[in-house]
Amino acid sequence: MATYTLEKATALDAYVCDHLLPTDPALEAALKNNASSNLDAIDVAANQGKQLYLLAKMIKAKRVLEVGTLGGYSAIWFSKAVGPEGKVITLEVEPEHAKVARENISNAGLKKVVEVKVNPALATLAQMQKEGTEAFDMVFIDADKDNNPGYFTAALAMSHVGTLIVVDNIARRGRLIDPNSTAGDVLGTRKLFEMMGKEKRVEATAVQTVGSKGWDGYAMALVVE
Ligand SMILES: C[S@@+](CC[C@H](N)C(=O)[O-])C[C@H]1O[C@@H](n2cnc3c(N)ncnc32)[C@H](O)[C@@H]1O
Repeated sequence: MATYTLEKATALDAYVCDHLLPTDPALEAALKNNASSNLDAIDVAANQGKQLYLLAKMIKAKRVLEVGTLGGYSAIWFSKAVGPEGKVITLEVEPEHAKVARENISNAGLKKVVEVKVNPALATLAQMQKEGTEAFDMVFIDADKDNNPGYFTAALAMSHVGTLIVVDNIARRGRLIDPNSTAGDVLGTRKLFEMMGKEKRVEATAVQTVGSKGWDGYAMALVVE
């Protein structure tokens, strides 16, 4: 059997994209602007962006909450799913990332659909709950992994039956199950799994992936009560 290498996985991702992802000027312009603004290329891969878009479409999401904006690449995918009458609220701590994201969102003509809120996400989430923000149909958690438990709790609090919660980067390149790890991202993600496993209001699973972004994976939870 062929052995996995990042090079081969990247080539396979390119094959998938060539066949299944038509060119999208807004998304390509966003990635270009991210690179020229020196943002790390830690946005979701294009085929994962399409998967998130499809998931949002499947559940007919009209309101999406994202934790972790970077340059707005995944937020633009979500905006395509919710349509011009929908809403994507995305949370970012770094003003420079938010600035680039707003440029990309504006260039894509999506200023009415996507709102970027700048502050540590836990604080923004607490504020949104205090304000009684309307529930979201889908939540995508993709920020600092140490805070995954707090993000999951807030996501649940702003959910309704049928809300889909997706948490990115759960495999930590296998470190998730390293018994010697005391790293905050690993502990935060393990705590998330404990919470998801015990939480009666959700049905959840996780899938590990390989691809252009290496050994990765995501968890997903459907709110059922
Ligand atoms: C993996 S990137 C997000 C990628 C984006 N979802 C995409 O696919 O285009 C993670 C982002 O989370 C932001 N972040 C990290 N800690 C945060 C916090 N405490 N609150 C809000 N954002 C945070 C980082 O600055 C970074 O821009």
